[in-house]
Amino acid sequence: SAVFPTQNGKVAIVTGGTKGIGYQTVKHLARLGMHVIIAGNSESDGQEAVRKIKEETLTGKVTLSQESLLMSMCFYIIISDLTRFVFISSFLPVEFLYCDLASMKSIRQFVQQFRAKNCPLHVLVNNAGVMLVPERKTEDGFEEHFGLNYLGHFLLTNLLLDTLKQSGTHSHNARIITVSSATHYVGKLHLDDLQSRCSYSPHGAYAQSKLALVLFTYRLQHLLTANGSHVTANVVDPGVVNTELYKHVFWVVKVVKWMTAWLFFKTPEEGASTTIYAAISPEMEGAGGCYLYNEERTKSADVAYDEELQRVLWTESCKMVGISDEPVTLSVG
Ligand SMILES: NC(=O)c1ccc[n+]([C@@H]2O[C@H](COP(=O)([O-])OP(=O)(O)OC[C@H]3O[C@@H](n4cnc5c(N)ncnc54)[C@H](O)[C@@H]3O)[C@@H](O)[C@H]2O)c1
Repeated sequence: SAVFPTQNGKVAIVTGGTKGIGYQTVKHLARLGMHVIIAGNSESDGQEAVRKIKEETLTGKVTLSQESLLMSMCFYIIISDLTRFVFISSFLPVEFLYCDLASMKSIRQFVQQFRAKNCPLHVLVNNAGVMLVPERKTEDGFEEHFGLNYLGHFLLTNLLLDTLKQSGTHSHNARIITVSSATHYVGKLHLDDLQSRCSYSPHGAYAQSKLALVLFTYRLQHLLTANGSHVTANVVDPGVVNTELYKHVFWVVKVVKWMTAWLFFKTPEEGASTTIYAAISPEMEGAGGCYLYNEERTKSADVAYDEELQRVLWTESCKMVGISDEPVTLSVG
């Protein structure tokens, strides 16, 4: 995988960083020196992820030290690896902060807690998601895919926008990366029934939420550019990745997945590569409004480029989450 510059002094938030693609994203960014805040809805999973990242980072270094020991028997290397060992275990900058994306109240509390830290924000990764869940509602009464995958991230991003604007500079834009899916290509946005009340299909609801995220990213980039902000917004498709996201699929599919994963599925680490690329690669500096797959820009569904649809969805979303339609356009970054 690509080698990226160190990220000391930078701060990132990764939603759903406790498992799968998000976990690997957090691990990679933290190893490059970024201070990463995992936003998740399970305190125990969060603490476990933090512990594991520290441990795995440590193990990697110890293995290296054993190899070095065998190869050179050099005292200096032992000392320097030991120092690194102690340094990594105590200072690896990863932490967990509770945020249930299925609750607008929880998102607002998370942002308050984050703001209380008085730290900048250089990278926001909107990664968390659920797929093919049975028909059910979030705390605020939204259909779960739409409410959690899309509206949750819509609100979170808007509430963090001022901090992102203050943290980005002309040569180092703050970056918003949103994880969508190839499923968005078959998605339909039902403006008259965004909550799938007339007819519910788990596939349809998931695809709609992922299409909404693409429309959101393009509109957001449009507003950021109009505002002259040093913030970019891009959307990524991680590919087909072997994670727990598939826990709600039909059991036959689970069996087929189990048998063929090694052949057809990316590992979570591979699945995280495009997110990481969008978050820190020098090539993506200043580039916004892109749809990325396999670390390359590609075209999203045609309907996602419909500016009127982007605008209407944005306005409707502001009403649904209870924010003014103006924060992006009015405050200067
Ligand atoms: N796995 C794939 O093949 C695939 C393909 C395309 C897109 N994606 C997208 O990638 C993203 C990551 O998925 P993954 O495959 O790593 O799945 P995963 O199930 O391993 O991870 C999902 C993460 O979201 C978190 N999450 C779920 N509900 C939450 C809530 N209410 N509040 C906060 N966090 C919550 C989970 O705790 C977990 O950390 C998702 O947006 C998914 O739609 C995955």
